[in-house]
Amino acid sequence: MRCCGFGATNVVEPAKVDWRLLRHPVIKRGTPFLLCVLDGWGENVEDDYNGIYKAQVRTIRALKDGAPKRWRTIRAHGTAVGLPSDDDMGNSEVGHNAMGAGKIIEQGAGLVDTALRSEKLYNDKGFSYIKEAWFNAPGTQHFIGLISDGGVHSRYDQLAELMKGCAQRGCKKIRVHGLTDGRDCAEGSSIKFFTELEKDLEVLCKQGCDARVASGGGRMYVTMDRYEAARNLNTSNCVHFEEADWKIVERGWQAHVLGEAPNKFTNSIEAIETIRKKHPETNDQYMPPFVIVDKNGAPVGPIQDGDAVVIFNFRADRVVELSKAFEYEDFKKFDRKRWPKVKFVGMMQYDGDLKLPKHYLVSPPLIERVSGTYLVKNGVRTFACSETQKFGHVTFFWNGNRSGKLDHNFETYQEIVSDNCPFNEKPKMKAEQIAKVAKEAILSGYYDYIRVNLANGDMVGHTGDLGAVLTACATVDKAVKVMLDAIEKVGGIYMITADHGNADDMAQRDKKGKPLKDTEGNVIPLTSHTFAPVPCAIGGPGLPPQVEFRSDLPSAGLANVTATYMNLLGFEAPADYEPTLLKW
Ligand SMILES: O=C(O)[C@@H](CO)OP(=O)(O)O
Ligand SMILES: [Mn+2]
Ligand SMILES: [Mn+2]
Repeated sequence: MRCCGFGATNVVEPAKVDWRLLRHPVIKRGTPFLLCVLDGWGENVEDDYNGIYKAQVRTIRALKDGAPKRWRTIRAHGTAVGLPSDDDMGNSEVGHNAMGAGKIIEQGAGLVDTALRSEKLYNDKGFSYIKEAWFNAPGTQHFIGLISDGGVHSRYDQLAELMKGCAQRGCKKIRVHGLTDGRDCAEGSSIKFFTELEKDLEVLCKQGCDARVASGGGRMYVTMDRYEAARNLNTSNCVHFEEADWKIVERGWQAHVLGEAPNKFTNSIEAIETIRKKHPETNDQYMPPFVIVDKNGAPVGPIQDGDAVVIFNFRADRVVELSKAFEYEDFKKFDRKRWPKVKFVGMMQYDGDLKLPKHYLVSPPLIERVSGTYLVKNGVRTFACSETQKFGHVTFFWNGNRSGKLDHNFETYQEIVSDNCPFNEKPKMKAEQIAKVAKEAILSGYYDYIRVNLANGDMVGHTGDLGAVLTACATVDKAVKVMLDAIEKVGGIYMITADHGNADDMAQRDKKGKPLKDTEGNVIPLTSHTFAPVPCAIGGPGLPPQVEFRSDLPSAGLANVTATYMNLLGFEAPADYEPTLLKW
């Protein structure tokens, strides 16, 4: 079976690594250890719009109140997780990368910034490849991706810079296929971003480059599906992804490539405004696809043989499927109708194992010597589990963007298949099932290290539905209790932490922190991640009583978690990892 995944891997470890880990002086190796990541669970101001606080999560709350020296917060955004600045909120990719790797790695956003600033991007192979297309008709340069300043999957300023760079280097025709966001930025902000885009395109037109928006749609409904659902991986050495909601990608293909969508308009602002007015039930995340047409009703930018196509998202998970549709000759996920022969590149290589795409503009981050490799090489038996939406987080992202297992003899990966619906409709998601299999793994006595992610705080948080978030958080709390009870039973150790905030603030706010209200007086929901630090709690009967958090690392971040859990597993961490949070 072939290994497949979503993200750039292809990491060659340095030749001479001493993989042996020294034993920890006081924490015993072989004590069952639970590491539970609460996705989208920040420590934030306790008010009516903090879904975690409002949900009264008793078990998780008791970790803080019951053992203050074994509870602290850690930074989960900005430079602490390898993002360009502290104005960047955290996200799953960078958070899980940091926790798995024990180091702060410069991430995609920053690598693209540097490549643009230094102009290295324009001198590299990927750029030369697309440039070849421009000088023979039709030679259109297409850009597909998320239009916002979110900085999680993409950043509009990078696209603007890149389009300018193309025009300066001879590109005469640009078409943008833009996805509306509302998940990494305010719901309804698509108008603002597309207005900026249309203005920038106008400037390019004045400079002699025919530049227009050609199609679009909402990121959760058009193009940006993620994580083809994995089947059970116990017997294989691969994370094997088979099924996803390919309908989402197909809608994107029809709009971007074929120039077909039920909604046709003459510019993107008209498109977004009309769709939002006609379909008040829709929003930026779920906007139906649209195509821009000329005065004869013909699409202005279908993708043709001989064109060049750039996906300008730097984050991999939600563009792997579209990349496959462009790159694979043998492709059966949906009927492409037409498969144009184009020069196709990603902003980065999204999957290093699959070499997908073959051509890319910027090399992805190199994440080597991750904790998981050390641990399997020291005989640690690992069980990793989450539901589809976060399964790649505790495997692929955790392992430094490697899609296969690190060592099939020492690892079991189990995916619980997620529901396929907006998660405020089923806010319990699969937390109970994850807790159940984690409990079994703990009680089995076979595993040293049980690693899970509970998705609810994040996935339900993104819907902006505070009522559903309360159920989501209460469900997470119960699931944590089930796992902690199991740890208690076997005399184990636990660490509960999170990757970034989300459910901890469900209201957009003014500069003073006061919730913003719409014209009808309703609080405007916040659908994005927050900048809050995240909690980190340790404990369990197996933890020697003198072990607690040290106080000399007040601004520690997610990368410090790694040395900490390596200690809790009974080992000293590699010397160059970010320091442990523990004292003993
Ligand atoms: O849904 C996603 O793609 C991101 C937000 O854009 O969330 P997370 O980083 O938690 O996966
Ligand atoms: Mn997350
Ligand atoms: Mn999220």
